[in-house]
Amino acid sequence: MTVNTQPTTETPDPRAFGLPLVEGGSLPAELHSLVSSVHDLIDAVGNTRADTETLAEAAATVRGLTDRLDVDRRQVGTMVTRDLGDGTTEIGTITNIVAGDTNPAAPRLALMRTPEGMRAEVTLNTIYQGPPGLVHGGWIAAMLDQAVGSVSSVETSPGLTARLEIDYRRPTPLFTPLEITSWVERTEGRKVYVAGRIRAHGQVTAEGKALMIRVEVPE
Ligand SMILES: CCCCCCCCCCCCCCCC(=O)SCCNC(=O)CCNC(=O)[C@H](O)C(C)(C)COP(=O)(O)OP(=O)(O)OC[C@H]1O[C@@H](n2cnc3c(N)ncnc32)[C@H](O)[C@@H]1OP(=O)(O)O
Repeated sequence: MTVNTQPTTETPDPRAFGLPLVEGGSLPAELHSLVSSVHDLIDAVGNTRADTETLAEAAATVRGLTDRLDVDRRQVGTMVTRDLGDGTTEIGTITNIVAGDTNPAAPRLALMRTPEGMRAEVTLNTIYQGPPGLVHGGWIAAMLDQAVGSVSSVETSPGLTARLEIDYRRPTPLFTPLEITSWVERTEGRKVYVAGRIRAHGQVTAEGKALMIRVEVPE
């Protein structure tokens, strides 16, 4: 249940801090397609048993592509707007490792707003593997950090994680739809106490509790 004891404050405009802000909807379809293709490439590279000639050829091709793309880089800290499915938007870094639109290593956790907080569904492949067939524990923490950070940001105002505690209840499987939920438990001034959960097949595999500290924005 969400119990906010402090009023929601407005999200600061990143441009006031010298950070570029990109409209999520303005990113070209070709960029989304490239990110998705490279995401698949990472998985293919991680699992290939191709012969050495194919590997050498692929390495040269990828190096060539890197040189072509790495000519005009975005500023570090570039932010992007993301639609939360209820008419509201959130702002996050464009290469965020969990949810970034342009990060091919991210599973692009698409958190949506619900009456209780936030919710996402994601299915992970071996890029995120820790134990055989299972999601890496650090990655579980990263997804929960994102989910609780996001709900705290959206329901109060942006902040940083000061403390994150994870209980791993059951192994979290790869290649299985995972449901991730997060909510605000209570707010005390700048301190926002948040929680989240991961479920597979309806069973809780991990739970997290965190303390977010809202960033103070100078007047
Ligand atoms: C510009 C536009 C932006 C838009 C932007 C949108 C972004 C929206 C993204 C959302 C999604 C991101 C999700 C990923 C979230 C991360 O990954 S954040 C990255 C990981 N975290 C960090 O790097 C934080 C590192 N730590 C720090 O920078 C500082 O310790 C903190 C957290 C800012 C706090 O420092 P501080 O502001 O000086 O505050 P401080 O006075 O120390 O503490 C405040 C209160 O919290 C308590 N506290 C602090 N730490 C702790 C602790 N570990 N345990 C217990 N209590 C604590 C203090 O005791 C104090 O309590 P009171 O005395 O007020 O009762």
